[in-house]
Parts: sequence; structure tokens; C-alpha cells
Amino acid sequence: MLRIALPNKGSLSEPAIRLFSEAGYRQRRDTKELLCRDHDNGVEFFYLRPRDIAVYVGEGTVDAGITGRDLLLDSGAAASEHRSLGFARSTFRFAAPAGTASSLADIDGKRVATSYDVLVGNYLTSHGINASVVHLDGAVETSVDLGVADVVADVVETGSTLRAAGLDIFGDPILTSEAVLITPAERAHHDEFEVVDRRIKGVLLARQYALMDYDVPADRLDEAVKVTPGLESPTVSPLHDGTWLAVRAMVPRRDTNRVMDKLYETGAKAILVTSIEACRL
Ligand SMILES: Nc1ncnc2c1ncn2[C@@H]1O[C@H](COP(=O)(O)OP(=O)(O)OP(=O)(O)O)[C@@H](O)[C@H]1O
Ligand SMILES: O=P(O)(O)OC[C@H]1O[C@H](OP(=O)(O)OP(=O)(O)O)[C@H](O)[C@@H]1O
Ligand SMILES: [Mg+2]
Repeated sequence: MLRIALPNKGSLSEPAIRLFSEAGYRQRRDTKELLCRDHDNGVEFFYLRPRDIAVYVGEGTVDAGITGRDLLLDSGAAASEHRSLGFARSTFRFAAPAGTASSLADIDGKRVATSYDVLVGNYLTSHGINASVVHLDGAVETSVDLGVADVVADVVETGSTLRAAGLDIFGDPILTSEAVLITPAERAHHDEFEVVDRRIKGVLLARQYALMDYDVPADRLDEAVKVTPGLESPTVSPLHDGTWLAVRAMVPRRDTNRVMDKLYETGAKAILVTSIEACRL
């Protein structure tokens, strides 16, 4: 059986499990379950701490897993990013009390608290900054107030956690992160993994695209098709009346209303948008 590690808690867990459910894989029913075997699809799922997943994948004891790009880089494990998944998006930033730091150079000689010491250590070294990294397991934003650090480096989504702690973000983002599908760095993929990957890709595409159908006068087809080029090329079929054509194309979901406006202006009618349940491309 193919072995896949999924996050058992935290922000990555629920969307990672939902992704595999939507791809047709059996998932655990209870958050206490640490293992779930999907015999029909030949895949065994292990629910592990998000931070540990890169370690298991790097050791090759599981064939693939989902973690955050930030956690993968911090682990130093021999695992590599195979596909980004578009959820748990965050940036990794430095922050300090207002007025105490405004650029990377201001960190020199200071103490930086973080849960991601490898990531931060490598970043500081590569930028020639000499600072001491203080490892904390979590709630890093409190460390400055309590006097164990001068600066923090942490995950930022909306920024409200840092703001609430009276810290201002400064400098360039250290990293832009999101959930990623990872595989062992030094091993060829199993054929079974290719099936899993194709299914995951299908779910991601189905989330990203909608199907658009419309009717257009034959002499306006070229203009309309420029607005809906589809992924390969749109399907065009004749209507019974002989002067109109029916067009079907995939359209990025976030563009559907803008595309419909443009098509309408081109003379298209009966414009319909339908969700895609699943796809293989
Ligand atoms: N608010 C957030 N928005 C988006 N991604 C986040 C957020 N918080 C954490 N992450 C991402 O989740 C991963 C960290 O998972 P982890 O479970 O260790 O932290 P967590 O989600 O805060 O859970 P916990 O604090 O319970 O350990 C990282 O990839 C991180 O970028
Ligand atoms: O920029 P924001 O939108 O505020 O999000 C970022 C915060 O979210 C996460 O913490 P979480 O809420 O999971 O709490 P914990 O990690 O401290 O348990 C992360 O560790 C940051 O602290
Ligand atoms: Mg957290």
C-alpha cells in the first residue's frame, strides 16, 4: 500500500483531509484516529504532527505527505516540494516593537525568537546578519514583552496576532508559504503515487475552474473565443437554427463575472456557469 502522511492538527489538518476526501479517498472519521486504510484505493493514511511530516517523508518511511512550505524548509529533511496546494497561505515575517527596527540590518546583534530556527538561522546567515536565535515552541509574539527576545520571526496571515501583541512587521518577507504535497527527495515516484497526484491535481483544477456555456452568432465566434480560450481550445457546436453556435470552455472561477460581461457585449446569449465536480486533464 502507498503510505501518505496528513497533518493531524492545526491549520493544515482539516483542508488537507478534505482535499483527499474530495479526491475519493477514505479518511478518518474521528480526530483521535492515527491511521486510516483505504483498501479500495490501496492507500494508507497516517495522521502526524505537521512539523514531523517532512521528517517521515525525508526518511522514506512514507511515500508522500502534506505540510507547510515553511515547515518543510525548517525541517532540513531530504524531502522536496512536489505540488503547491493553494491553502494555508501565509508569509513568514520579522516583527518588533514599534520604532525599534525598520530593516534587516537592525536585527544585527539582537535576539530573535521563533519556532522556525533553521529557517530563520539560514536566512540571517545568508544575509550576513549576526543575531542569536531563541527557539520557542509557540506563542512567540509574547517573548519580547517577557524579555527573552528583541525581535520575533513568525507566521503571519492577517497580521492581527502580531498587532495585538504591539509588534510591527518590518523588512521583506522571509518566505511565502502554503500547504504543499511533498515526496522523498532521492527516490523515483511509485506508479501508485502518480494516480494520487493526478487525482489531487484534478480536485485543485475543479476548484479553480468553472465550465461556461453560451450561444453566440456565428460571425462573432472569433471575438467570443478570445474571451474564453479554455485550457486547450473551446468546444463549438452548431445550434439547430444554423446561424448561432454553442460554445463550452473552462474559465477561471474568479473571472466568471468579468468574462460573462464581455461575452454579453460581444452578443452572446444564454451564458451559463456550472461548477466542475471533478476532472482529469
Ligand atoms: N493563521 C494561519 N494562516 C495560514 N497558515 C497558517 C496559519 N497558522 C499556521 N499556518 C501554517 O500552518 C503550518 C503550521 O502548522 P502547525 O500545526 O504547526 O501550526 P498551527 O496551525 O498554528 O497549529 P498549532 O498552533 O496548534 O500547532 C505552517 O505551514 C503555517 O504556515
Ligand atoms: O496573522 P494572523 O492572522 O494573526 O495569523 C498568524 C497566527 O496564526 C497562527 O497561530 P494560531 O492561531 O494557530 O495560534 P497558535 O499557533 O499560537 O496556537 C500562527 O502561529 C500565528 O501566530
Ligand atoms: Mg498555531
